[in-house]
Amino acid sequence: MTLGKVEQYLRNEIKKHGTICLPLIDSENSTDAAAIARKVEEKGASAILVGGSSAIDQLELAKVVAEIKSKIKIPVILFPGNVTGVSPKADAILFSSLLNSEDPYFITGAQALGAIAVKKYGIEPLPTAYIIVGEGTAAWFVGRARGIPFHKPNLAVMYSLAAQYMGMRFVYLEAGSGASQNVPVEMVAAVRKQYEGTLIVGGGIRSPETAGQIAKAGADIIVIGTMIEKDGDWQEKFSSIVKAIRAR
Ligand SMILES: CC(C)=CCC/C(C)=C/CC/C(C)=C/CC/C(C)=C/COP(=O)(O)OP(=O)(O)O
Ligand SMILES: O=P(O)(O)OC[C@@H](O)CO
Ligand SMILES: [Mg+2]
Repeated sequence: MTLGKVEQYLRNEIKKHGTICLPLIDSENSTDAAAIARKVEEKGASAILVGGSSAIDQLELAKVVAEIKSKIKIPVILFPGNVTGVSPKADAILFSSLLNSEDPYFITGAQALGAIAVKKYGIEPLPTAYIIVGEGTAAWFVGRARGIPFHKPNLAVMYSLAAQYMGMRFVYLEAGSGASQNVPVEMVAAVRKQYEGTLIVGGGIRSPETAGQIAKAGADIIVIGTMIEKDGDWQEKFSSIVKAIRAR
């Protein structure tokens, strides 16, 4: 099997840097997505994620993707919260199944509905197990997740191994955007020990220290969203995060 261009690129970036950072731009919240994208690219982001758990405006999403793509060289990867998160001009999509949802719509339903458009537009699908940790966030609520308790790393290991055996080459451990508690380092380490694919970790990561610890525990990709959306002076901190995860 030959890997797609973006997946191969991500693997090379991870090989080169140890852990890489993918900033998340919410197509619903971002007033100047292209400018933010340019800044994070300059500061060492390897690709840009675009999406949101309540993103339903597909015209707005298409506009944001096009604007970002016109300003940067790194890939734009969709991070859909529903079928409305599929957009023609993106390079790739986290083609994710929310494994610990109680609603089959988020496990296979949205995927079936979105698949033909992904094929038609030629967007590279990245087969991703999306696993929500904890509760109370927008992704948890919208996705009807039965969140993995923070102090139960083995439950995350069970889902990650199942994901691997089902052929998913990415696992995304998600505490949820703006989460007050990030995915615990112990959980990341436990999953890393067993899961052989690319490990993505996100939600509530705001400091170089935390990002560094999660990288050291074995995350291949760290997602940073809220920090670049809300903090006015995020740029220096973002550079420190990239530096901290590369030094793992
Ligand atoms: C593959 C296709 C077509 C769809 C997948 C659909 C799935 C599995 C959705 C999972 C459930 C879900 C709602 C995920 C949300 C993912 C996401 C983009 C989270 C980002 O969080 P924000 O939406 O930015 O949170 P805030 O609203 O708090 O900013
Ligand atoms: O916004 P934050 O808390 O950085 O989370 C990013 C991402 O994991 C959300 O899906
Ligand atoms: Mg958001």
